[in-house]
Amino acid sequence: MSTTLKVAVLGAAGRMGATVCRAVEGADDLELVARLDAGDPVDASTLAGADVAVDFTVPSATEANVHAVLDAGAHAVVGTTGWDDASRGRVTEHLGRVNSGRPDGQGLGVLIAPNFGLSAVLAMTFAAKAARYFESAEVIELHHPDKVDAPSGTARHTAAAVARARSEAGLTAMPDATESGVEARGADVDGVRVHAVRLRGLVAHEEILFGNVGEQLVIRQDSFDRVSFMPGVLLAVREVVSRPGLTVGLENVLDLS
Ligand SMILES: NC(=O)C1=CN([C@@H]2O[C@H](COP(=O)(O)OP(=O)(O)OC[C@H]3O[C@@H](n4cnc5c(N)ncnc54)[C@H](O)[C@@H]3O)[C@@H](O)[C@H]2O)C=CC1
Ligand SMILES: O=C(O)C1=N[C@H](C(=O)O)C[C@H](O)C1
Repeated sequence: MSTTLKVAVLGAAGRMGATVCRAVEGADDLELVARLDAGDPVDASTLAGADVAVDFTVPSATEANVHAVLDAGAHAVVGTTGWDDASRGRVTEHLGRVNSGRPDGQGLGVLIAPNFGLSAVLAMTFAAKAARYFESAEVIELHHPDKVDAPSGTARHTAAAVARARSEAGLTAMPDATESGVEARGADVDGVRVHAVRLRGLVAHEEILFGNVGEQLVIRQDSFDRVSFMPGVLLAVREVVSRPGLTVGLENVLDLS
């Protein structure tokens, strides 16, 4: 017997939120029950019986939204950027509290993904695999100029994965003789330099550059339209209800082995 999942969208008036509303409305197994945006309270009454709330809001609001969604007894799928170890830790702790009273396997889940696009998830996965073989690695992310945060969540996630793979392989710091103008070398994310471009006409793009003596590898992905994120968002909505606890990254849901 198939069941219909009820979905609420937070940030429903935004670029991503509006696209998610259309995608949910177009899916036979999902029902859009609430569209919330800035100024709307997030509680059991405004979530209107949603099984899953999808958050595409702003970095300054997303964590509070997730706690409110959990307090209302719903699962959460989060695409908003701005998460760090501390905020993820608080959500894990909250999930532990709400799930301790629930039967095994029926706990609430939160799935946070810096990027729901298949090309971006694959680019990050390939970059993590390549990282151990190269002396140098840098990340360039390119976005529309209305984006409020830099570097992008995707670039941070990518750089952290590259740094982790380098460290596990015993690689040390990358060669870099820069003495002056360090500010032109981009942000330092776990020792990996990340450069952010903001340009009218762009949507969301990322390049991961690897270098050795005499060779270079460039991994690039381009999201030309926000509909490209929708298969990943809908997959996350369907998966999160059977994944109690915190999941970070769509790569954990896709079969990438
Ligand atoms: N994970 C992914 O695949 C993707 C993530 N993003 C991220 O999603 C977030 C949203 O991006 P856009 O839609 O482009 O931004 P946007 O600025 O178009 O939309 C944000 C919306 O959130 C609303 N909002 C602000 N505070 C709120 C609150 N407290 N409660 C409810 N709504 C609130 C705003 O009024 C606005 O309508 C950003 O952090 C962006 O980086 C964007 C694209 C893909
Ligand atoms: O703001 C955006 O547009 C995007 N934000 C996410 C990020 O910061 O990584 C995902 C994607 O890059 C689009």
